[in-house]
Amino acid sequence: MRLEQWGAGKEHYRMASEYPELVLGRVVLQERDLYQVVTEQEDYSASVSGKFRYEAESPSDYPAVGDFVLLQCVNKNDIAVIQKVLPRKSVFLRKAAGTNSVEQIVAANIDTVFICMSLNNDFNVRRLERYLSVAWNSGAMPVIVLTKVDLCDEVDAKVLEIENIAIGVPIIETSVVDKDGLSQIYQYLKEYHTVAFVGSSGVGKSSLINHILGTDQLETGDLRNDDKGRHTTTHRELFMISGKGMVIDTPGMRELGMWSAEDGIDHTFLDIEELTRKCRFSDCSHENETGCAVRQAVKDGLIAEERYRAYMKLKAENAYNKNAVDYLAAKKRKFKQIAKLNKHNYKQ
Ligand SMILES: Nc1nc2c(ncn2[C@@H]2O[C@H](COP(=O)(O)OP(=O)(O)OP(=O)(O)O)[C@@H](O)[C@H]2O)c(=O)[nH]1
Ligand SMILES: [Zn+2]
Repeated sequence: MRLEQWGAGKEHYRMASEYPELVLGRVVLQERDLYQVVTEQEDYSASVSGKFRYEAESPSDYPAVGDFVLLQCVNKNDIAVIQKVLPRKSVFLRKAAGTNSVEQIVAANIDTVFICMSLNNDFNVRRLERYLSVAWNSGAMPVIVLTKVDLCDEVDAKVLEIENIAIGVPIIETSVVDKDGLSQIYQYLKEYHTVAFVGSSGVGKSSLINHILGTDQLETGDLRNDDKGRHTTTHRELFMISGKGMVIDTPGMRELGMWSAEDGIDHTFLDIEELTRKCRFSDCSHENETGCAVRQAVKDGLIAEERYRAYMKLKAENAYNKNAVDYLAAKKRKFKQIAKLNKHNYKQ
């Protein structure tokens, strides 16, 4: 089953079966309004239907790379029409350009997200905290990948620093130069599963992706004199790793700046969140109220001042994004209900 290899599961087939006239597919590339969709039989270029456009309430209703969609196909060479986007297992969001709260989907249905940070210039624990929040919020499972071990003399100290803020998150140390830790990445690659790599420019995401794809499909920072091996396959943003699932690599996934991170706070700042329950006032802002357990812990040196500020900053930003996030949470609940319903039906 070709589409199964692309990650389609029972729930997708079940939902698709309700629309026998439509074809199930997965979006592997988006270029403005045009999508590339793989289906069981063919690959199609596709765009959304007029009805879809009319009914869409927000940019996040539109398809994105990684989405499972239902298509109306006529001829292989005609542009197919996307009629529906199936509920998402996970989503990475970004604020739409020029807006404060309207969010669009960067990529969907990612199972595992590798948060990459190099052990030399890029090392920044506060930034990692933000990435972690985004990951928890997306619904994908985070794995921290520390790159360029070969360029760092104090690996252990840095790993320790990260362990303190990334409670329960696996940490992998890698070097594509010495081929260190690469096999550990493979532990998280599984048939039918989709992974993605995020992190600042130059930390080595493309190098890692090329390694797992076993090719030079992506351009890395190296200058090359020949054109061989580059973009030789059809342009895609969702790649198949032979026998090991798929990887999504879009320009949007490579940036983090404007993503929201509401749910993630609880996980990344588990200890601080725990303390807030001990504040005297239930609506404590943790700024200068008397009886604030968080401020007290900072004063006592139990929580670093810097970490406290990172927590407050994230909280302030998230208050801003709350509407969009609530909307998404409602959608997630809906999907869970549908999934439950399907499970139930399936058993009968
Ligand atoms: N020493 C060392 N250099 C590395 C390692 N991994 C990647 N590099 C180098 O770092 C540079 C950037 O690597 P890329 O893989 O292009 O980084 P990227 O994260 O994909 O960057 P963007 O495409 O800008 O997002 C290249 O010159 C790589 O050769 C490593 O483990 N050790
Ligand atoms: Zn407080």
